Amino acid sequence: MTHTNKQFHIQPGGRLEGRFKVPGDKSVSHRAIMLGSLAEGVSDVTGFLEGEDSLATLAAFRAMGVKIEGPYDGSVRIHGVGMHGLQPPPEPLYLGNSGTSMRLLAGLLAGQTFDSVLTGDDSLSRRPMGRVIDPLTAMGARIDSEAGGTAPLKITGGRALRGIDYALPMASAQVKSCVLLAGLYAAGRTCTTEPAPTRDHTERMLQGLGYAVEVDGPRACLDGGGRLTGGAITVPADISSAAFFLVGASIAPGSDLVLEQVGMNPTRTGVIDILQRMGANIDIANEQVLGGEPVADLHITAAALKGIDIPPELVPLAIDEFPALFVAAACAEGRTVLRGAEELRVKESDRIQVMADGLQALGVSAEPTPDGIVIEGQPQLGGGRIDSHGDHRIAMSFAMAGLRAEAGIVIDDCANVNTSFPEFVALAQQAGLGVTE
Ligand SMILES: O=C(O)C1=C[C@@H](OP(=O)(O)O)[C@@H](O)[C@H](O)C1
Ligand SMILES: C=C(OP(=O)(O)O)C(=O)O
Repeated sequence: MTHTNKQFHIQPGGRLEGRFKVPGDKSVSHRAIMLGSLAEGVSDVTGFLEGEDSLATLAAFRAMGVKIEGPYDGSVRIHGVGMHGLQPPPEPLYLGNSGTSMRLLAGLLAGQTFDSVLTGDDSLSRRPMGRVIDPLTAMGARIDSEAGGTAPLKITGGRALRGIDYALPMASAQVKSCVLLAGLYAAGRTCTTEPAPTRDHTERMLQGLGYAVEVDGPRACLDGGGRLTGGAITVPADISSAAFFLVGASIAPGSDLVLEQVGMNPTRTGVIDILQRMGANIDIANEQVLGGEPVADLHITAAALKGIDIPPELVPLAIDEFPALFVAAACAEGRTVLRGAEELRVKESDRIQVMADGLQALGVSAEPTPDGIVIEGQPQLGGGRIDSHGDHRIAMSFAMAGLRAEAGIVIDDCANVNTSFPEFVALAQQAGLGVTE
């Protein structure tokens, strides 16, 4: 990760046009490396996200002795080592900015015969890891953290794990996945029950590679001691990256944009539901299933958005898209209210506070609450200077705000856009956004 103050300079106005595919899904890319590495035989991944987060996962498995070819233009060939074939990493595994890497790996490594250490950047080192340490400890793992339950995590290998029946205290796919991955190595049955539906890519990919996972509503169960069989893994385009363009094309008059083959897993499509409730014009076409995940082309034209009360049940289904949705709310007529989204405070930044500060800098009335925000929309935004706090989604969201601003916007600390969407600036320019680095 670079620590230079990379800035985005956004010219005011413009519209978005064209037709393209955003890069591969970050969540699915992580899981492809993890499960492909543990499988027997070769897994060929296509559409892999070549962003810093998924590349950190790839590097971690290479460091544990897995032969991985690529990525070459989104293609990765993983020579799986089987459930018990990982080698001790010679050094701590550095996972950069990636919460998904750290929390899923904690579960997977708790079941190995060797010790390991997980480290990350300043942001990742502040994020709560107690949420994975607690259930893993209940399974018999030993994980030492910094006081307060933060990284570095020191994982002691060679522990006999026991299956667990775990009711998640928060709606988190990372915690669910962590427990299920540890469950692969545990004696007996491991079950998770989630308080609200969260992304189910782990369950789907385990099943796709031949591991039985029983899913019944909020409950997912598996028996330890099984095997994975390598195969083809197709990564859909990331709806979380598409979200910036869904919002940009909706708020910029005259926009007309098609995003191809976007992942439409129903646990991820909350952003489309919320935007449509606000009055967005999003047509869904060419629906198909690629590699066990639904995809579709999304056609967006500009619309006069209206503020809404966001239904709480949609929160986990749009969790990473709220920074972009707050920009849509700032450009909508009337008030938008979000509640039940306290998880936003423990992402790469405190996304409620950082978005409220940024919107206020553009002259918008945005009042943070403990678990959400209240935003009053206005016809035009001001220009100004935004601190993204090194959070990729904050940076890309405010870039789109420029489409409705009356003066330029300068966004600080944008290097981490490379964690999830390295092609963002090039694609945004191609679509018509006046952005320079
Ligand atoms: O499982 C995953 O791939 C992810 C789960 C979500 O985190 P939580 O589980 O903390 O909600 C999400 O915010 C993150 O970007 C990716
Ligand atoms: C929260 C995110 O990722 P992670 O938790 O993997 O850092 C994100 O990409 O918005």
